[in-house]
Amino acid sequence: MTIILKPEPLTAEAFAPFGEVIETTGREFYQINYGKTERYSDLADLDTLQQGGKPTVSIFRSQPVQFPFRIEVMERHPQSSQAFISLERQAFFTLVAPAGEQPLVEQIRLFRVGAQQGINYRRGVWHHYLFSPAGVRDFICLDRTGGTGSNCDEYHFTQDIIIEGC
Ligand SMILES: NC(=O)N[C@@H](O)C(=O)O
Ligand code: NI
Repeated sequence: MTIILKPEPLTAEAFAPFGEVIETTGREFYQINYGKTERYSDLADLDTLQQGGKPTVSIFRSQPVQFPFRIEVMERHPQSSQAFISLERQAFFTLVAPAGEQPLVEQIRLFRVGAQQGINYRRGVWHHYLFSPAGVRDFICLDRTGGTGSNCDEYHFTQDIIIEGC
């Protein structure tokens, strides 16, 4: 039996069990730079210091996937959060499941991240690796480097789980 995942719109409330939505819509800001800039602060809880780790900024240049796209693996970072923001401000998908020993298929959630949104996975939350829905796309990634211990556990599914398309 094939499991077809249906995307949900991404809201801070719906994503709260998995982390934060990084956006300006509906968020508080304060004026800086002599009134020329609105600063929207503390939009995500960056958790990168476990076991001597430190924060790092990367650019992910992601290749597009072909739809229908089969979900074969999910991963978690037991030692850090991980955030992604589209540099081209294009919509993309995020696939998550609650932290725990393994991702449970019935608990997988697929969200469509809007062009003006980004996401931050809380430490230990299961997610699919980043992919572009169309074209080669660049993303900023904020997560952890250095420190001790491994920081990426994978879980491989046996079921046939697919995303039909954008
Ligand atoms: N492997 C890596 O750095 N990226 C993944 O963790 C991902 O979520 O894309
Ligand atoms: Ni990851």
